[in-house]
Amino acid sequence: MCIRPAGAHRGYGRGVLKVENLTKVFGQVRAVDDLTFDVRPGVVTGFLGPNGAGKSTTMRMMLGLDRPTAGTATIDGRPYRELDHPLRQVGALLDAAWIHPNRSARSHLRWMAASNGIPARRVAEVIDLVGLSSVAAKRAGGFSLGMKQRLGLAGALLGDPHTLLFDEPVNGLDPEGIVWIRGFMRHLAAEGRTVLVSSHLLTEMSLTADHLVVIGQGRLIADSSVTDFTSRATSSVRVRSPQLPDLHRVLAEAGLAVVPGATPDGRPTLSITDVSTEQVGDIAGRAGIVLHELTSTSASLEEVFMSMTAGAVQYQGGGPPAPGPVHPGQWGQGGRQ
Ligand SMILES: Nc1ncnc2c1ncn2[C@@H]1O[C@H](COP(=O)(O)OP(=O)(O)OP(=O)(O)O)[C@@H](O)[C@H]1O
Repeated sequence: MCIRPAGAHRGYGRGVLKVENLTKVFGQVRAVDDLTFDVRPGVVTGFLGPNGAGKSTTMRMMLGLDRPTAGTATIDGRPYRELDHPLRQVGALLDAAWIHPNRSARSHLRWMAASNGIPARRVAEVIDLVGLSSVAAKRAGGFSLGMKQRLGLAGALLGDPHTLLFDEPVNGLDPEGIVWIRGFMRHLAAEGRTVLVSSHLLTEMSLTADHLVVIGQGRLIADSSVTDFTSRATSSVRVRSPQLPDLHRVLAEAGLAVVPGATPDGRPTLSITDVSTEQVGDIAGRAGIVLHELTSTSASLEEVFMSMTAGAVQYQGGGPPAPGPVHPGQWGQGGRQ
């Protein structure tokens, strides 16, 4: 699969996406809070965070659709609004639903191409690339979500951009569509393009991305390779206690990231990553807390993610997290589910 148009050879080494102290405030909500990170060409970077963490707002600012309250988002050193040929530099798949329902896939793309000075022959190329040739003349209104995603992707690729942004591209796709889009994004990155893809699903990102930028409540939580991030999943301790809230408090006061959970039969537990059973036992012993279980386990990726995000809540609140079950959707400020 070659995603470049025939005969074209572009310098895909360009396309460094730079976010510096980026902040967006909506009324009382700090949707994006002093974010700084780079997205490099040649790899798929996953932009991960629970619902409401600020991923879409960050991407909208990268694309000049929202104005930052502070800070900058630049592509090759320039904000999106100052790019000479935005569609040739940046392609985005934000919301597949905006396509005009009565237009065919082909006429939709022709219209996009014409209004951006892109030759009409490129339309057939991108239709072919995303596998829509057999339905190119059909009304887009009758397309399944997967087909709309493909059409959105074709639009993002029209200008053969070196930088691509995808906001939750696998949402609502069937398993076949997910595998296809995952492979497609990896291929785009392998061509040297800069690919940023957002998701609230850690498992999905661990299968798609090489690098992860993790945010919670608009703040940066981690900026690391997927391998480093997932290797944290090896050391975790699970505890049960009749004094669980007290135990949660003393562990959090010791600076540990604590995630409430439950055993398969429903008994409440705490999971603590990056710690030994000895450390947890000592802390509990010093506080006079009775333990009913102290087990070394492999934390799931979701637990690592949750413990990191729980840390962001702790940092924001200036104290230990309140004991009690925490679910990813609760971490966002007024986050949507
Ligand atoms: N236009 C807006 N006006 C007010 N608040 C907003 C606006 N856009 C986003 N927010 C709020 O900003 C926060 C971040 O939202 P954002 O959509 O960026 O998060 P997200 O990580 O993309 O989550 P999701 O996956 O649910 O879209 C949320 O609390 C959201 O309610």
